[in-house]
Amino acid sequence: METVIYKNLKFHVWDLGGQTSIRPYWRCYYGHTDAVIYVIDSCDRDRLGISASEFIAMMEEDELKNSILMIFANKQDMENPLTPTEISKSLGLGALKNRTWSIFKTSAINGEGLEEAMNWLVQTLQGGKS
Ligand SMILES: Nc1nc2c(ncn2[C@@H]2O[C@H](COP(=O)(O)OP(=O)(O)OP(=O)(O)O)[C@@H](O)[C@H]2O)c(=O)[nH]1
Repeated sequence: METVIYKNLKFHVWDLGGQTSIRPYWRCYYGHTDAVIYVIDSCDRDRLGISASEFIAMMEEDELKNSILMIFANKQDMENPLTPTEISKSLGLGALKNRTWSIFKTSAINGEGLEEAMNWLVQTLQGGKS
C-alpha cells in the first residue's frame, strides 16, 4: 500500500499481485474502492484470455460496481504490443454498462501514458468527465 498525492488528491494505492494463488485475495480489497487500475501486459498474447476472464469476473463484484476503471495497455515500449483496441475487444469494454472507464497506452519503463491516465482519473473523480 502506498499513499500518493497528485493534484491535491490523496490516493491510497494497493498493488495486488497477479499470480494465480494470490487472485482469491483480491476481493479483500474491493470495499470502498474509488478506482481500479487493471494493468495488462500488452506483449503477453498467450495470457490475454485469462486476464480478460479475471477482469470480467471482477466487474461482476458488487463492491466494485461504482468504481471507476482504468485499463493500462502496459509495456508499450516493447516490440509489437497489443493495441488498446485489441485489448478492449478482449475485455469486452464496449459492452460494459453504467461504468466509467478508459484505456491508456502505458509503459512503466519510460512513463508513457501515466500522466495522461492520472489526469483523467483526477478529472473523473472530480466529476468532470464520464
Ligand atoms: N519493457 C517493460 N517491462 C515492464 C513494464 N512494466 C513492467 N515491466 C517488467 O515486467 C516484469 C514484471 O513486472 P512487475 O511490476 O513485477 O509485474 P507485476 O504485475 O506487479 O507482478 P505481480 O505483482 O507478481 O503480479 C518486470 O521485469 C518489469 O521490469 C513496461 O512497461 N515495459
